[in-house]
Amino acid sequence: MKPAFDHDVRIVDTTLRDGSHAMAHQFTETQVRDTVRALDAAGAGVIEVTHGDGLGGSSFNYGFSRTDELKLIAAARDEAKLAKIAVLLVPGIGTADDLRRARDAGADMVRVATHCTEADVSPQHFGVARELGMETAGFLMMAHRTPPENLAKQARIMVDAGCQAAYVTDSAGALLMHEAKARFEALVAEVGDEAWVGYHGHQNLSLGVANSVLAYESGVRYIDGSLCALGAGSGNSPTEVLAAVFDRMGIETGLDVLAVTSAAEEVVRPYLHRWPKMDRNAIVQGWAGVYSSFLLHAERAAERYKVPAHEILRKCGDLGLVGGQEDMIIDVAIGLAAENG
Ligand SMILES: C[C@H](O)CC(=O)C(=O)O
Ligand SMILES: [Mn+2]
Repeated sequence: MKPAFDHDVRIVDTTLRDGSHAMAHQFTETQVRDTVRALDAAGAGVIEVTHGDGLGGSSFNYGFSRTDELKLIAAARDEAKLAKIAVLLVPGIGTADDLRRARDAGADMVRVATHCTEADVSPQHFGVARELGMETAGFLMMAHRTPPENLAKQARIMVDAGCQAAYVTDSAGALLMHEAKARFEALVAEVGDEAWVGYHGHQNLSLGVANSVLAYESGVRYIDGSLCALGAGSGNSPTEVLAAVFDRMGIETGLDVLAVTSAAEEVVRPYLHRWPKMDRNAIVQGWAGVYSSFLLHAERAAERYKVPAHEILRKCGDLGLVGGQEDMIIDVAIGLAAENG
């Protein structure tokens, strides 16, 4: 069943989850409390808080968190008066037990994320989430890698398993507008009677906000954003820009435009050590269709093996690497270093 919400569109803010990638997973409890308080006061309906790679992501492969994510989830729950707290779970990284612990810490919603052709690994987690009384959503990641009809079939698998909102997740920020629209329409046609359709964009080709408008016009009603665009690659569609654009369109998000711009400017911006931007590395990610979360891993490998990060990222695109293959970035860098002599 589709969960009810109070506005025309449900903006899900992922500053404290996708933003974790850009922060190299170093969020402090104070930063999380301050950000949740500001977002909640600005009218945010859903705030996602987890390691960037989801529950259980704190590891050698993905990068260790500075603060235990359960502590951050509990802190977020403590600060949010109205907003729901969401967590992300990638099956194989996070487990059903991680989800139970997140629920105990106060999470209201889980977004189960799989590669766009692997929705069949999600049903168990949707089942556990529904037993725990949580709201659910499903992320079909790297959505540019499969045609719209197939993406819709994958959404069907998730919805049949208990997913209440199936997302076109443009992990690489690679979808051009017509490509995004075709995917929105395919999912709305396939599952729109039973579930909401969502869109999660990255700004690598600067299309996150434009695609969000197209998403709304195509019937999508869950749209993701991050304050200051804080997210992997060149970041996500900025929540404060989404609030202003939808307000100009007469579409209610529940967000107060000035309050959300203040949250971005006065709460998040002071703690950023890097503001996500469309530099060469991020543009190559969008252009070559590379998982946005690879950015910092590629930059670290570039430093270590003295190969340009954009070359590493481009090669990752040529090889068709997907999320979970972060360890391959080192192999790619070593290979390029050998080729370059
Ligand atoms: C685990 C990923 O970071 C999920 C996501 O935000 C994306 O694929 O984009
Ligand atoms: Mn993302």
